Amino acid sequence: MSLQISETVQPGVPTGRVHWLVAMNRRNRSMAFVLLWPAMAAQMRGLEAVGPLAWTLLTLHLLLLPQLMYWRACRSAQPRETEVGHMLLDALCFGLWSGWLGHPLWITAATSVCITANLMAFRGPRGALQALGLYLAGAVLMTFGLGITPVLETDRIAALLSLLTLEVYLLGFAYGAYQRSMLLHRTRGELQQRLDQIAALQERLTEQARRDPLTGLHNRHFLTERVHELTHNGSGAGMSIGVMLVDIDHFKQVNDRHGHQAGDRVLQAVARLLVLAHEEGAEVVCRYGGEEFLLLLPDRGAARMRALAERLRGGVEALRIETGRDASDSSDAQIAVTLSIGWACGHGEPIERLIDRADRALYRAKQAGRNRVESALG
Ligand SMILES: Nc1nc2c(ncn2[C@@H]2O[C@H](COP(=O)(O)OP(=O)(O)OP(=O)(O)O)[C@@H](O)[C@H]2O)c(=O)[nH]1
Repeated sequence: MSLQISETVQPGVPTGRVHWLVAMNRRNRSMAFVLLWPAMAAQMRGLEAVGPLAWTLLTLHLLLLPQLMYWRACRSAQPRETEVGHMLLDALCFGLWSGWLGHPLWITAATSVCITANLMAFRGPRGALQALGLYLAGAVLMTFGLGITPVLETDRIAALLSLLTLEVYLLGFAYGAYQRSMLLHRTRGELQQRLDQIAALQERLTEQARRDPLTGLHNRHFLTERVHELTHNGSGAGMSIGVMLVDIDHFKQVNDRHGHQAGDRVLQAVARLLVLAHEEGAEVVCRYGGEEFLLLLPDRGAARMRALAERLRGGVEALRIETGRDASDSSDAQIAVTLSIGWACGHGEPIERLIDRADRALYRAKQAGRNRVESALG
């Protein structure tokens, strides 16, 4: 899906694609100028001062110039700017014609309205004023330069065709605006779809960055974020928090004996069990290190902390984890592991300090023979 939003191109590098403004002006000019030719010809018929030069110029201007302008704009590295230049040239030329023909009202009105409206649409009031200025300059130049007396009257056929030209031009112009707004509407829809996709992807990536890929638990990065939130945005202010550090005993031996993949299975099985602590209101259950996990819980008293730690320890002790190896050797088919847990809790105490105390409690649990729970209380 490609969105074409930019209208500018590198200078000197034609894109090969016709700019929408160029295409629209060509269509409008081709239709309107073809109608203007007989309108102006009808007006010129009655003028004595008009000779072959005027007929030739009229034909070249109305029938050939639009095609030359299109050809030039298509080859321009800045087609929009080139086309705006062409519109300003239109203004000057029709001003000259108006002056030459003696300012016939209908022709003057039709051409000046088309020219100024077009520039107003693409350059705003500044463009409209420029167009009007050039139109007037052309008209005044002809009137005073050639000493032409303004007649104002318009031949009836010329008036009718001028009106038709105005109508055709404005309808073509409005149709171009309609096509543009439809395109914009579609583009906005596609853009919104893209933005939604990017937002969803960003959310997925953020979530991935917070997860340990092996166990699916949150990782240490997430813990740091959560601790920062609790500490700095006040949501944890005055809160009693409990920290539990959980370590698998003799995990190196599991790897050595059963292989690294079996070790991974053990980590996953322990993680599945620890995640149940969310039901006890745990804020964070994360993989803290290799075979070490950390739980951040609201402190609901030492008795409940200890009970939860014991439940987790007992739960893991009861697990029989499939190694995924050949089941014929029953000693290798399943693994049983134990946990050592150290926990600490405190009211308004920095979480980093609680982690430190839980770590020391965990060390004591290891020292005391493993497969046990120790608290920082002693
Ligand atoms: N399979 C597997 N092993 C890991 C992973 N991360 C760390 N380990 C291993 O975990 C083991 C940790 O060993 P130690 O720090 O000596 O701890 P331990 O053997 O559990 O001994 P204690 O903690 O004192 O009971 C090392 O052998 C690491 O290679 C992992 O993602 N997968």
